[in-house]
Amino acid sequence: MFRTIYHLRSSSTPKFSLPQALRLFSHFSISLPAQSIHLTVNPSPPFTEKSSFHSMSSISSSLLLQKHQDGSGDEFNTDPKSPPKLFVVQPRLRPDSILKPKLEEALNLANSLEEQRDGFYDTEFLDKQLPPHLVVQNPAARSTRADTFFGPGTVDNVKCHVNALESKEGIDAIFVNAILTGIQQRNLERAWGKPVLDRVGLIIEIFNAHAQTKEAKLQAELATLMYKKSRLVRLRGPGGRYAFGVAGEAEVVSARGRGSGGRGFISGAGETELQLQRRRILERRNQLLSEIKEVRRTRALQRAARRRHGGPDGQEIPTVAVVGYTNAGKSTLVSAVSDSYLYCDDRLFVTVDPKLRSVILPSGRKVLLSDTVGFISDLPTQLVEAFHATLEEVVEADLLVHVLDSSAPDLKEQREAVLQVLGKIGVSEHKLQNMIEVWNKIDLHEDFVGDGYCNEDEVSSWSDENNDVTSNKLCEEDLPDYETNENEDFEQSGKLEQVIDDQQGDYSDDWLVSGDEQDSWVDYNSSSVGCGSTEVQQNNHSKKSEVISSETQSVSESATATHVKTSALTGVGLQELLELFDERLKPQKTIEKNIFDRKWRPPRTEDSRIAVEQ
Ligand SMILES: Nc1nc2c(ncn2[C@@H]2O[C@H](COP(=O)(O)OP(=O)(O)OP(=O)(O)O)[C@@H](O)[C@H]2O)c(=O)[nH]1
Ligand SMILES: [Mg+2]
Repeated sequence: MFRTIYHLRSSSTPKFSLPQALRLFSHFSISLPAQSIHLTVNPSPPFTEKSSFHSMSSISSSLLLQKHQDGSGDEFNTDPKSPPKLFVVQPRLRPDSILKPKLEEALNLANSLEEQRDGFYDTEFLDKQLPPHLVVQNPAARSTRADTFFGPGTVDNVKCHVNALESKEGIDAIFVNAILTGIQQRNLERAWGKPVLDRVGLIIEIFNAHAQTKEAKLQAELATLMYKKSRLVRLRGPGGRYAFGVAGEAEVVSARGRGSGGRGFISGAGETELQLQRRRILERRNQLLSEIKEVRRTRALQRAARRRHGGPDGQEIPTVAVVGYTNAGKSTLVSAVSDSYLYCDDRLFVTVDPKLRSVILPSGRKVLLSDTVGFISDLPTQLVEAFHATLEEVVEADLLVHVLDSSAPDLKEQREAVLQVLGKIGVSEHKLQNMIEVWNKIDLHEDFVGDGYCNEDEVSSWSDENNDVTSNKLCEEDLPDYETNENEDFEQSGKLEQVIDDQQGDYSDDWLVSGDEQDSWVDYNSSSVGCGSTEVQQNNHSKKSEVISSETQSVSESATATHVKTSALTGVGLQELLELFDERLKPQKTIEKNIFDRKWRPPRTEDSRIAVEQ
């Protein structure tokens, strides 16, 4: 059923009567004292469409009000059969070897936004057509437009492509693979006439869509709320009035004025809309936090029970947490070694709900493997904080296993991103040093022989083979060759960009895709080879057969952690991995027992200490 979605904005026409306005507000679950409202509502054509995906309403600023404050009342169709169609806008990165994996990741993220039905996704990920996309000028950090992120030329050009796409098959939203401020998001939505998701927003949406258990759902909602809260902006609308909300879509002026209410029994009366929105978000946040606290308590009790009498003779069962970049093969690995089934897929963030599987090690000892949520570069802090309860399993684990996708072109970055998150969540230095690295997917290496894995020299040589990226160029050779200012740009651009264009002055007319390229882009359904998404799709899907990344060498050189090379799909290296678990867990257990079981004794003298050591 199509429902008209009203886009509230600070425009002056048409004006709704007070009763109409109040009815609308009650529809949005926002209660305001009648005499305090002056509301203008403008049903805006671009936002009167039905989106095919409900949860976008929770993030996209223009659509926020369609979702009730308590998280209920989704306006959109939740049919997993029609996941949202996103148009991907990728700010350009240089060189290609950095741009290519970032774009591939962006396209995979866009395609991963899909809900499950009966525990499965409706479409095969590899059968999915890659979303239409465009590589655009990356605004130099120094001159990044505070208001729209991109320059006006880029904004106009994206709009042209959006219009072209719209007439072809329609799109639901635009995904900008960068971190936008609330104001930038709002302005881009107005300019493009479509909901805009930034990187953080899309990742949070994917978490919401993939969460299955109560715990994961609570945490994903908490992340959404924290994200929303960071997007609340106060804006001066036309005529100097204050606008409210995430994007200032509706203008409400309190009769009591700002700061006059919100206390005691009249709490709420006279609050500005911004205060009201904040208060509602905070109320829901507190409620979620208390529910999550309960989840944490239960988890802690379960952990303690496992420790106390998990084993056959009442010995504790150690836990091994499997961590890594999303899509590295964690779930496949846990399934393979535990001889059980965990959902594995090429989508990103398939695992959002942590799972435990027991494994018998070669020594006969039982351990629990914890498959947990994957990480990503620029992981939103809102997510890390919200998923505290889940990530606690990682912090508390006896041993960490870091699974790396050795075929990833940006392997080094992925490795660093994971180490960063581990540090952020409070994993001890000792555990990081004791961590085992698993270089997974070695079967994708062309030297892979099937019954074994390559030696160290071979791993180093992977890099040279893969240095030639010309076959996968993203048609940017015609693009203007701007000078770069690596360090500054990297620091200031949300760390998404390692090397970005440093074009000073007006970049508004620079369109990163040449005329020919634009043609092939618009015709993204055609099989023409060029800069279009067809080519990227081929690249992406043939990624598995490509040679191993140029980053492998640097990882192998810099890796201090003990590593095992595995193919979770073929089973290579898994026995060695289990033997390593045995080796790592034995001494650790002894040490911990000595520490915790030690009874208090009076301080020893120097002589007695020597005697004990002897
Ligand atoms: N060729 C090859 N593919 C693998 C291997 N291990 C996993 N895969 C594939 O990689 C994709 C991702 O695997 P998952 O196990 O879902 O990865 P994950 O790390 O759990 O990913 P998330 O839960 O989404 O973070 C799947 O399509 C797997 O079939 C491997 O050793 N070799
Ligand atoms: Mg997984």
